Amino acid sequence: MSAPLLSVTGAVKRFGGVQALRGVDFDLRAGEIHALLGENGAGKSTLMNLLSGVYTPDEGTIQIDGRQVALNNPREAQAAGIATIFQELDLVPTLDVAANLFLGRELMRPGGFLDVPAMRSEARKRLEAIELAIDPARLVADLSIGQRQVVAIVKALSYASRVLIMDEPTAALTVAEVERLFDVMRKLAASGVGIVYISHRLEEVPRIAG
Ligand SMILES: Nc1ncnc2c1ncn2[C@@H]1O[C@H](COP(=O)(O)OP(=O)(O)OP(=O)(O)O)[C@@H](O)[C@H]1O
Repeated sequence: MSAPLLSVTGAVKRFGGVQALRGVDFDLRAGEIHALLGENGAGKSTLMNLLSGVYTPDEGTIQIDGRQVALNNPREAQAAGIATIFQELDLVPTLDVAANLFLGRELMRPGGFLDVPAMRSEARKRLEAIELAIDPARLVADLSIGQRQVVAIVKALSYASRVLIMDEPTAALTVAEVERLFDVMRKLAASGVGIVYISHRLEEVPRIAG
């Protein structure tokens, strides 16, 4: 069998006298939705921060496709193909959906002008790829929380990421939005993305993590 997409081995993280992680091991395979469950204080955020390059482990290794990687900062995690959706979504509410998806990587026309039609058309394609009909010209401020979250996912995945880490993604969603999010997660997994789904809602796990 091929190496897991992501492999964490013996991860230890201490904060002064507090041992937040004591030897965490887990593998994530392509197409898998892996739930990380735990009570408040169990160490879920610490593990997520290790995988997103916010903290470095005191001990242990992280491998991508069987190769050890150092994730010294969020940029290195992104370069390694790990995208994280934090609870505070990384979107600018006063900009439209397309502008958010291309923030910092805008498509330009000759003469140094923004190519708004090209960005909107590409944004529409990416949203439709997960069967989400959101008008790319809408302001993020006018979207529901569930729609914003999907925009954040599409944005995160546009960096060629294959590992998606989601921190309590259902916390602020309605029941219908949770269903829609789970559909999106299943579609992404079917396309080969590996998802780490952090939650303390035990009842959700059998519905989404296999
Ligand atoms: N930056 C930090 N400095 C000191 N202690 C910390 C720090 N971050 C986490 N801890 C401690 O490490 C342990 C694990 O915390 P962590 O936030 O990872 O848990 P969690 O499972 O994510 O909980 P929650 O759902 O409440 O965020 C806790 O005892 C916490 O107090």
